[in-house]
Amino acid sequence: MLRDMGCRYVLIGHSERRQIFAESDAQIVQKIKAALLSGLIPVVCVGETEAERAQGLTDAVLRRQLEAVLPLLNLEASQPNLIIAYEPVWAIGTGLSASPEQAQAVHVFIRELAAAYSAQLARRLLLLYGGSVKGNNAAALFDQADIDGALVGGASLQAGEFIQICHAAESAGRGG
Ligand SMILES: O=C(CO)COP(=O)(O)O
Repeated sequence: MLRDMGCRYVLIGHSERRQIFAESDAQIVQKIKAALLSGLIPVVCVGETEAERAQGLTDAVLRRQLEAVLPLLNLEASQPNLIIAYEPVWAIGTGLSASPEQAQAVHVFIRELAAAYSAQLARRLLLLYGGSVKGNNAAALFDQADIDGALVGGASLQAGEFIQICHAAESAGRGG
């Protein structure tokens, strides 16, 4: 259905689905497989809650979420067949973005996890940051070497904000 409507990408594993609908890693894997079979590019969302970060569990949570997903990388292909979006749950819709350094540190961790499957795919894997990205913080986020783009929620509904984010992405040579 999504393909028929002209969609190319599909969000899978958004924290709202994981939390409100209790979607498990196993269900997320099934959805990713279905999307890939339909020719859609999955944008797989991962991220820790505020409590998990406070308990020092960020890496463990991300490792669990990603170890379910990364085996689905197509190791035969030269380009990754999926995109990962790091969305710390505490930053989504709160106005409190992760700092560029916090986000960069997690993105490096994600890339390292992916490198265990394929160094080449890990280098080419698009890693988006999501969580209160705005016109005034996008440029600093895109300055980080491993932040390849943004998953924008609320700010995408405000034309001026969204244009600023697009300009920041363009200046940083990111796809957006
Ligand atoms: O969850 C998000 C996008 O899926 C992020 O939303 P906000 O940019 O409003 O924090």
